[in-house]
Amino acid sequence: MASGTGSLLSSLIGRADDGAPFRIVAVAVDRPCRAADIARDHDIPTVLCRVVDHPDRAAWDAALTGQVEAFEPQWVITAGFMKILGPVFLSRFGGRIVNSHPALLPSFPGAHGVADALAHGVKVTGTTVHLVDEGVDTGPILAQEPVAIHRDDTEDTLHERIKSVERQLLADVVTALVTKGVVIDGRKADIP
Ligand SMILES: Nc1nc2c(c(=O)[nH]1)N[C@@H](CN(C=O)c1ccc(C(=O)N[C@@H](CCC(=O)O)C(=O)O)cc1)CN2
Ligand SMILES: NCC(=O)N[C@@H]1O[C@H](COP(=O)([O-])[O-])[C@@H](O)[C@H]1O
Repeated sequence: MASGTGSLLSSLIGRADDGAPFRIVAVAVDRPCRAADIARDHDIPTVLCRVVDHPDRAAWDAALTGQVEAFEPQWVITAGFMKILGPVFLSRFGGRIVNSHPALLPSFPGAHGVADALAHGVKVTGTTVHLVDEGVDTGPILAQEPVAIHRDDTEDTLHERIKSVERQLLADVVTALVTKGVVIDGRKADIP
């Protein structure tokens, strides 16, 4: 699932094309975006499910769930998907939704993790891959990598450096998940 420029999606497509043990069955977006164009360029089915096209958020949640479950995914990856998934989606796919966040959670959750880390003045940030739950970036953490912040960093330069790490880490975690699964013990999640 995506909302933006699709570089994380491209990394997953590349890994799959290189023989990784997973296939991208569809891409769902909440807005017209480059990620949807990338999916179409690779003949991957895409669905557009915009909040504004539904009477309320609950209706969008139900519609998105129906559109995604039609593809019967074993895992759902939110790769720059900028909407909070609702209770219907979570009940349908809970435990099988993986998100990549551009900060070292629990620090700087939400839609602006890169800007928030930069504004706070931390010297190190990074990326987190985690399971998605009903909270905002509160699900069990699967993997993290640090990224140093440079004195002259802007949000864009820092975010691009984080993305370069994310693109590899997310693909590595997805590969491990589809082959080994995950063991969850409370807040702890481990890939055996
Ligand atoms: N139930 C959950 N859904 C999602 C999670 C999650 O942890 N739990 N992670 C997000 C991805 N994400 C951070 O990694 C994130 C994306 C967007 C937002 C947010 O506040 N979105 C607003 C709208 C913002 C916009 O449209 O530009 C909203 O949903 O109203 C917070 C965190 C994926 N889904
Ligand atoms: N909180 C969610 C969030 O900020 N997600 C971030 O959006 C970017 C998508 O990049 P892309 O569109 O180039 O794949 C990624 O950095 C991802 O961590």
